[in-house]
Amino acid sequence: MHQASFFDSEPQQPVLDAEGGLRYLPGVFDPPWCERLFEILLTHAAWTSQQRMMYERLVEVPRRMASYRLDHDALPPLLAETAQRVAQVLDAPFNSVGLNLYRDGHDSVAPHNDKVHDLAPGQPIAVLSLGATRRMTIRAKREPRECWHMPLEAGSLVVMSHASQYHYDHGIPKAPGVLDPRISLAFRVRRF
Ligand SMILES: O=C(O)CCC(=O)C(=O)O
Ligand SMILES: [Fe+2]
Repeated sequence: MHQASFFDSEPQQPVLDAEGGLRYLPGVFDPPWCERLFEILLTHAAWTSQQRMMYERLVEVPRRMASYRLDHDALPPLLAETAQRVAQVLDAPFNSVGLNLYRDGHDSVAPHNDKVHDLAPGQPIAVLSLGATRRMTIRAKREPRECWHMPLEAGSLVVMSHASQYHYDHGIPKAPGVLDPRISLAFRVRRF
């Protein structure tokens, strides 16, 4: 299995395809912006805990989640501004944001691809990171299952093409040494 790690904060593009593949763009938002947005979301987002069936048992999903349409009236102004900037940087008509709160290194998201059926074909998914740096693991679905581990710094964007969701899984594995929370914001173009 091929492995690659990115320890520096240079832009990276581990996956190439006709729609931009998979890119890591560090430093899109500066630390004060990230800290303000983190505090606002931590305090004011409508965090929910969800449950999933696993091996015939109902288990709690190990993170908190919230989601908003970007035309929602009561969107915190800084979140609306952030969404506009992400849309500008990537030239994509994002209309929804999914928030994830990883309270510490025990929280995670299992390897998955984003559900493509309600997303607009050809439009990217952009994940903004705030708070603690966590590693994203990206793995090809097909043998030899090439794999990348990318530390996602606060203020960075991971941009995944729609097409990449058919061929690669992504996840945030548990990181027991991480004591601080992280919030990610996944901007998407949903076809309603
Ligand atoms: O938190 C992350 O960086 C990834 C989140 C994610 O994969 C999702 O919300 O679908
Ligand atoms: Fe995802």
